[in-house]
Order: sequence, then structure tokens, then C-alpha cells
Amino acid sequence: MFGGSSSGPRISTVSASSSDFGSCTEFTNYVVTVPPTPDNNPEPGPAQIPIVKQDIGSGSPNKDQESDDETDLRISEEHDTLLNKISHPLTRIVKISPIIIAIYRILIVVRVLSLGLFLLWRVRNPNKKAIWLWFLSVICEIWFAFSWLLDQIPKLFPVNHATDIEALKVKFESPNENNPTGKSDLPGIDVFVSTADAEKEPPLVTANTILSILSVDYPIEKLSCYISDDGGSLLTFEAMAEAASFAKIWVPFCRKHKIEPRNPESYFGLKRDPYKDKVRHDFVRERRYVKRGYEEFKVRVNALSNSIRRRSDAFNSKEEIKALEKWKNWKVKVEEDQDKEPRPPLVAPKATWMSDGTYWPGTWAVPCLHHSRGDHASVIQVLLDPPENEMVKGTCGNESALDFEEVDMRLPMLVYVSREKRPGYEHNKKAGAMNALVRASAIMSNGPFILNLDCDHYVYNSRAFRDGICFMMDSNGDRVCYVQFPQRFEGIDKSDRYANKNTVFFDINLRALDGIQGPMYVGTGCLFRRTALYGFGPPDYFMVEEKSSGCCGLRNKNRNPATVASEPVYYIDVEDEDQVDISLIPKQFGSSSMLVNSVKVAEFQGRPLTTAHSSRRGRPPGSLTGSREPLDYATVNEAVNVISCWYEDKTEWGVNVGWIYGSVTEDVVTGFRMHEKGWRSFYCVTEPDAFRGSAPINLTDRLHQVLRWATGSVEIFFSRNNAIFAGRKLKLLQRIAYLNVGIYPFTSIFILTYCFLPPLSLFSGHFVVQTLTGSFLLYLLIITLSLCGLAILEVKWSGITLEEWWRNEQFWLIGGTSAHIVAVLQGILKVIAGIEISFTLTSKSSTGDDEDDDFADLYLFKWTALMIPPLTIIILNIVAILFAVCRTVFTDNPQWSNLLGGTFFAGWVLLHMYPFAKGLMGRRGRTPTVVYVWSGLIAICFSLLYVTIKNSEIDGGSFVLT
Ligand SMILES: O=c1ccn([C@@H]2O[C@H](COP(=O)(O)OP(=O)(O)O[C@H]3O[C@H](CO)[C@@H](O)[C@H](O)[C@H]3O)[C@@H](O)[C@H]2O)c(=O)[nH]1
Ligand SMILES: [Mn+2]
Repeated sequence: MFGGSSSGPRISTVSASSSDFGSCTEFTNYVVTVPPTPDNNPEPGPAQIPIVKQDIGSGSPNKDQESDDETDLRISEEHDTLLNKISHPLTRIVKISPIIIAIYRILIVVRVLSLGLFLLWRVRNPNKKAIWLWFLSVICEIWFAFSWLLDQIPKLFPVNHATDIEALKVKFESPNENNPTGKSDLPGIDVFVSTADAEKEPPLVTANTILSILSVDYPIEKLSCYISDDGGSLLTFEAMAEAASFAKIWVPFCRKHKIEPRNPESYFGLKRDPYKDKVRHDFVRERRYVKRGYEEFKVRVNALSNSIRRRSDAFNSKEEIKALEKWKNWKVKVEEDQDKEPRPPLVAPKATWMSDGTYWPGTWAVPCLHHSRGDHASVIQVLLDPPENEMVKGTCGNESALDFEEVDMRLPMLVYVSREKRPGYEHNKKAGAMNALVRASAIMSNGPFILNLDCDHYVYNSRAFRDGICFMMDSNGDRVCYVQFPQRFEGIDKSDRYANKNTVFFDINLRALDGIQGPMYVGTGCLFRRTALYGFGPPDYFMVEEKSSGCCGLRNKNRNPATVASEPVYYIDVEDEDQVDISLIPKQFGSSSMLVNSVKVAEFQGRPLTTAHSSRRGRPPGSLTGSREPLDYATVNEAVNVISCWYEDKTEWGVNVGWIYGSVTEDVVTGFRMHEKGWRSFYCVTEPDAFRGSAPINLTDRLHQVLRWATGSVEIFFSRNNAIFAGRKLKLLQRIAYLNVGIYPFTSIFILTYCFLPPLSLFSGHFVVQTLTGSFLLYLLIITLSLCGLAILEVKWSGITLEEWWRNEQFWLIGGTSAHIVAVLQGILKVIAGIEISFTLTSKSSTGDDEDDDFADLYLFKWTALMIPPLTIIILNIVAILFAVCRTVFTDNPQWSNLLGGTFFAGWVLLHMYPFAKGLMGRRGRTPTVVYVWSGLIAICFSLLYVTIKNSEIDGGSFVLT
């Protein structure tokens, strides 16, 4: 009833303030059709690679004096090289030094064995004087060993992959028989950017991301960019319109001068010499011009919130006057005619207005009915039309300051999308937003691949899209569900105090998974195969099934019932249309027939090329070089239809199709479901980094972020997406890795306990073992040394630094004692009481006051209850050490061994807590030593007091030093 039909979903009209913005007001529309498959190419039989006989690239002209023999020879050589290049793999494995890996594996075995022996020893040798202390510690140690194993085992087969974009170019963008002009035969990519709050995610940041996407090095007509605005805010909308307008000079400028990175804010902020390696004489002038343009653009974007407010105020007061007049007229009428006309409202609503004098259909500055967060209409606006099919050259620099005569001026399509939201509907956070984009884009551009970026993650390496596509177009590419790029961060303090960079995860864990079934999906910087997102399985399986059952496109009857019941129809073959049970599809994808029809097109376009040596079903070369039809109004209307909030009712969106709902870490679940179906993913580490983003650098925001991730993990643990229940196609080690994702927050229970053990032991005068025996110390030594050895080897094969590894260890304890434990409680609450967990956005804007200090934010101190447990731990441990020292020194019954053990453990805890203590101190200059010294002094006073009283009891009142 809140459906779009009642309040009318609308297509807003553009309202940008900038001048050269004409083209956006009318949008031409565009549809991708299935490229005609050559009739002579029966599927799925092997097809021949077309071999080009003449004019390869800038092939050398035939000279008359050359003999026929020579020419033939040359041609055949060219054949060979071309054939070589065409069959050349697009990706390859870069071996990590086998010696390092061998030692690494041996050390793992050593540590597993010694841990086992140690635990055995511990269980057999209880501390009879303090059984409780012994028992607690042994339980914790067993769990730590278990969780270490979960983390370590999937790291047995680390691997590095490299791509070959030159080979990709030869294969897809060089002239050949099927494609004489050498027009790009690469598949389309739809880029999704998510933003949700114009305050926490500044539109300027988002606009920069958009600019970096619009200028990537990928065939322009194959690229479409969609921005999802979950805030439905006019500010974001107009900032995007500004970005679209600035792109008209920024993008050609980047293309002409090969600018990197193509995010203007980062580019102009580079510390290195901008003229290095630049030889064009017009570069200096054009750079200056574009820089000025960017500065003006920035000022315009920054002024938007003010100008929108002023504009809205003006319109609103006009409306008010109108309303007042209406009311007066009505009053006069009522008095004169005694007419029973309904009384018009006296006050007009405080609307937010677009510059063309219409209401903004999204949320308003003063929220009101149908115009607030969580209650507004759908908005789709094509900000940049789909580009022409052929290159459009720019003009020479006489009238304009820029000379773009040789530059392609086209821009990829850019679409602003804000899905409809109504109260009473679950919106499913980011996953819901992404699914709306999946549908809208299926109708508007239907790129067979989808790249997902958070608004603060921009394209740092303009060729990264090609790197990703290499994996997809390689000979086994049709088994690949996604290619994950590592998340890299900027603006982080040098020592990365809170392990924001997460290099241990991104360079060790994910690389290791790449050697099994592939990295997890981590939410941003990921290139998906559209059909994998649609919930289909990989084709390998289909081929087997097809051979055995002889039928096409239908689901496997003898599959595990749990997965069959809800799994979408298998691969649909374009040629086998008649045999597909189409009636099943709307149940899964919803009622839009345009959407349903687009599925098979995307499947076809996502296939790698057919090759001579492979029986896999590919697509014929040259089939993606055709032109696209323009967008029409009906298409855009249909796109608006599929982003309405009721569209997903009674469908499988979020259950089996698209991003999966039910966890605040939707990313892990979504990737998990694909691996579960037998898909393979790849990890693509590029040089320079493919994408870069921002991370919260102050302690509080960081803890909240970790809290959200851990909560998501607990949600996964308690859901049907727990890796234990996964089907047979999830490989064992991959399963253990996913299991670890669900289990790691629970480790916090034991970490917390363990951190309280040193104070307990020091206060009580006992230790976890009865006495520090040689075997205990030896075991401890082996365990510690083997861990250090593993760390060093991991550092060796992954390329991270030891400091980063250590920071990660530290934050493991800090997170474990604060965020993770709360996550476990929250998760259990959700399971028992059904209390929903909110998605607290990570703030991207710097909140520090100090303008000159890049890291002002780092020293920002915001109190949060999450800090209570670690703070308690710090204080208790310090007090305990000093107390025990005093007692041992001043009493007649010194227990040096227990003091030593306890102090060692407490020191270990405090060492890990150091960054946390630093975070509490705020500003630079004052070190956490102050915290330690102060609590130390207080502790000494208390302990002296204690010892005095104790001694005076023993010695009958007189204080005696022993
Ligand atoms: O209702 C929502 C909530 C969030 N987002 C977007 O989701 C992204 C991630 O949010 P952020 O607060 O930046 O989370 P991070 O902790 O930085 O993100 C990591 O972890 C998240 C899962 O918890 C993933 O969704 C992210 O992709 C991943 O980068 C942002 O672009 C938001 O705009 C929405 O679109 N709608
Ligand atoms: Mn983020």
C-alpha cells in the first residue's frame, strides 16, 4: 500500500546549476541486445580461432621487391606470434619461494605438535594450590590453540596471481577476421558506488570517486556507473551532477596526459613532482587550467548545502505566501457565498527544492511525510547519457584553453539511483541498496560484470578494470564468480596504530585463500560476474550434468535438497531458450520481464571467448563489438519500477539472488554463498594499488567498525550461512576459513578471561602452574619461538612489515577485550530476543579541529562504553604488578617464582594494550607512560598500605622490614 503506485515513483529532472550541462536534461535511452551469434557456430562445440592473415595492427606494408617466399614466411611468423598471443593465458601463478613455503609448513607442523604436547602437559599437571586458576587458564589455552589452528590451517597454500593486460589487448582489441576494425570486444562493466549519508560521507569524496571511475582506462561504451544514494539527499544528487559536468574536462585531460591517479583530489594533492615524465609542452598550461577548474568545482560542491538551503527558503516563502492567499480567498468565498469548499492548509510544508522549481522527491532537510529517510519515492536520473559507439574527437584549443583534438571526449553513462523506501519495509542496508542497483542496471545497461565500490574507495590505478577482466576472460574464467582486489587505505598514521590497514588480513589471509578456492568478498573493490550474483552455479557443473542427463538448463534433480529447493534455474543458454522453464524465473527475480530477459544476455556476454582447445561454452570472438541502442523512456520507467520497495516481495532477492540479507557483514555472506555453489574467486593484487579508500583513524570509530564486523560474524555463526552447513562443493580449507570468520569473535570471551588472570594470580600469590618448572618454560619458549618464526616467514612471503604484523597482534587483544565481546553479547541477544543490529556508518569526514594537522582525527578522544573493559584490564594489571612486588619485597614469605610468572603475563597484556593507552591520551606529546606512571603511583600507595597493615598484624604492631 505504500507502493510506488500510490505516491508515484518519479524520474526527477536534472537541476544542475552549472552552465554546460545541457545534455542531461533529456535522456536518450539504451538497451543492450544479445549480439547475433553466427549461425555457423554450433554450441557448445569447439570453434576455430579466427586467424588474421593481413594487416595486423600497424603491419608493415608489402614492398614490391620482396619475394613471395619472404612475404609468406613473414606472414606465417606473424600467424605464429598472433596465435601465440591469442592462446597466451591472461593470468598466471607467480610462485612464492618454495623454500620459504617449505619451512613455513614445517614450522606449522612443529607448532601444532608442541602446542599439543604443551596442552597435554598442562592438563596433567594441575596447580593443586589454586585449581581454579589452573582450570581457567587451561580452558583459555585450549581455545587459543583451537582458534590459532582455524586461522593457520587455511594458510598452507599461499599463492600469487599476475595478469597480462597486453595479452588481453591482443585478444580483444586487435583487428581480426571477426572484428576487422579492432573495435573493443571486451565485455561491459557496471560500476556500483554506494553512499548513505551526505554528512558522514561527504559528497566531495563521493564525487571524486565518481570522477576516478568515469576516467578509467576501459572501452567507454562498455562502462556504466551507478551511484546508489541511500540517504535520498538532494545534496548528493547535485554534487553528482556537478561531478558529471566537471568530468567533461577532467576525463579527457586524464586520457590525454595519462594522469594517475584519476581522482582529482588525490592527483592535485600529490607530493611528488607533477611534471616528472611529462613531455608534452601543453601539459603545464592544461594542468593549470584543469586545476583551477577543479578548485572552482570544489567550491561549488562545498557551497551546495548552503545554496540548496537558500533556494529552498526562497521557494518555501513563496509557497507560504501562495498558501496564505489561497486561504484568504477561501475565507472571503466562505463569507460571501457560504460555500462548503474544503479549507486549504495555512502553512505550506518546508520542502527541499530542486533548482528547476520542483520538489525534490527524496528526503527533505526538514523531514516530513513521504520525504524522510526511510520514507521517500524512487529517484533515477541519467546524469550522463550512454556514449556514442564511435570515438568522438574533441576540438582544438583556439576558443577553449584545452586542446582535445586527438582525445576521445565520450564519457561513460552515469546514473543516480535512490531506491524507494517506505515504513514497514525492511531495507536491508547496503545489501538492499546493491540489489536495487543490480536490477536497475540489468535493465539500463546489463553489463555482464559488476564492480562494487564504497563511496570512499576510488580507482587508484586506471587499468585495474582490465586486470580484473583478465581473470574473467581467461580460459577457465567462466568458473570465476568474482575478482577481489585488496583494500588499501590512505590517510592513516605512519605507525598504523590501530592496524587500520589490516595488512595481515589482506596480504596474508586472502592471498592464502587464493590458493584454495579464492578470497572472501570484503565489501568493496570487487568485480562480480553478474550471473554469479543472480545465484546461478558455475558452468563446469552444468557441463557434467548436461552430459549425464542430456537435458539443458534445468536444475539438477539429485542435488542436496536443502540447496535445491531454493536455487535458481541453472545456466540458461541463449540457444536453448525453448527448453528453459521460464515460469520459474519470476518467482526468483520478480515480475519484471525486462529483467528476466536480460539474464541470459548477461550470461552470454560474460563468457570467455570460444577457443579451439576447449570444450567449454564460450562466445564467438567479435560478438561484443556491435552497437547499443539508445535508452528510451520505457526502459528508464521499468528501472524505476524495479527499485520500488515492494519489488522484492515474494521473490528470492537477498535470499538466493543478489547480495544476501541478514547480516551487517553482507559481504562475507554473499561471497560465501558463491563459494558454496562451487564458484572460484581470485585475488588481484596490482601495482600500483587498484583502489584506495579511507579508514577511521581514531580509536572510537575504529572500535565501532570492528564491533560491526564482529557482530556480523556472530550473525553469520548463528545463521544457516554457518560454514558447517555448507554443501560438498565448499573445499575443506575454505570451509575452515569461513568457519573462522564466524567463530573469531567468540575468542574474546577467553581473551577477556585471560587478561584478568595475571592480576588474579598476582593478588592471590599463586600462578597458573604450581612452580615454574623447566618443562613449562621450555614449552613456552618453543611455542613463542615458533610463532615468531611463522610471523617472520609470513612477513617474507606476503611482503608486509613486521611492525604491521605486531600491530595486528596488539589490536587482536584490544578488539578482543572491547568490540568483539560486545559483538558476542549483541549477537546472542539478537538470536534470543530478536533485537536488530543497526549499521552504524563509519564516518569518512575528518572531525578533528586542527586544520594543519593531517592526523588531528587520530588524537580525537570520544568516550565509548566499549573502552571500559580494556581500561579496567590496564589498571588492574599495573596495580597487580606493583602490589605483588611490594608484597614480595616487604613480607617474610617471598614467592619469587609466582611473582615472575605473573609479572611476565601482566607485562605481555600491557604490551598489547599500549596503542589503546595511547588512544586514551589524546594529543601528541603526552605518552601513555603518563597513564602507566600515574596508575603505578596510586598502586604503590595502596600496596604499601596493604603491606603495612598485614605486617603490623603479624608482628604485633611494629613495622619490620624483612
Ligand atoms: O544502509 C546503508 C548502509 C551502508 N551503505 C554503504 O555501505 C558502505 C560501507 O559502509 P562503511 O560505514 O564505510 O563501512 P566499512 O566498515 O568501512 O566497510 C566495510 O565493511 C562493510 C560491512 O560491514 C562493507 O559493507 C563495506 O563494503 C566494507 O568496506 C558505504 O559506502 C555506505 O554508503 C549503504 O549504502 N546503505
Ligand atoms: Mn568504509
